[in-house]
Parts: sequence; structure tokens; C-alpha cells
Amino acid sequence: MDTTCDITSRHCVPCEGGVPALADSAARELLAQLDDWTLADGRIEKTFRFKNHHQTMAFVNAVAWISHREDHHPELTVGYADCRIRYWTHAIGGLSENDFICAAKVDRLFAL
Ligand SMILES: C[C@H](O)[C@H](O)[C@H]1CNC2=NC(N)=NC(=O)C2=N1
Repeated sequence: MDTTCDITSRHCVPCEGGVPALADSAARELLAQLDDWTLADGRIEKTFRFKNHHQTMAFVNAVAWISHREDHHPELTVGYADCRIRYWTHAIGGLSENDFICAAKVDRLFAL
């Protein structure tokens, strides 16, 4: 199996600005590698649903581990049994590959 293009095996590259945000066409190509994320206003987002708050919080904590390891952080909106995740790259005010790498890792986490 060729895994060279598997986005989940990649890691974020520190971004402190000075580079352009991804063009819409490039962002849409990367979006196709994710599972049901939507792209709007220079952000990608997805809402994950759970059976109860315990599961929700376990997921939130696992997402925090990804954020820590990748040093790239989402906006989390946590409810009783759902969690909306939004990624964008603050340093450039738009999307970078880092957002898609983390989103793919979150998809992989949810599928465990
Ligand atoms: C150097 C390091 O990449 C930055 O401080 C990180 C931290 N986490 C971040 N997370 C997000 N979403 N955007 C950023 O620009 C960002 N910057």
C-alpha cells in the first residue's frame, strides 16, 4: 500500500506567519482527504456526536493530546454530547496544511 500521501502520517510544521494561506483550490483538494468536514470563511469544521458527556470529554481530552503533540490548536465548542471542532491557522488568518493534518488525525481518533 502506498502511504506516502496519507495525511495522517504527517506532522505540523511550526507556522509563525509570513506565508500565504492556502488558496481555495488547494484547500478543497485537502478537504477531500477528510471525512465530512466543511470549509467556510477560511476555516474547516466538523461536529462530532457522542452517547453522553463522559464520552464527549474523553474525546476532548484526546484531541487536546493531538494539539499538544502537534503544537496546533483548534477551537472547541463542547456540549453535553457533541463537540464542534474548528481549525484555522491563527498566524496567517486562514488555512494551512497544519489544519488538515490535525483534522485527519482527529478523524482517525474518532474512528478508534
Ligand atoms: C509556533 C507555533 O506553531 C505557534 O505558536 C502555534 C501554536 N498553535 C497554533 N494553532 C493554530 N490553530 N494556529 C496557529 O497559528 C498556532 N500557532
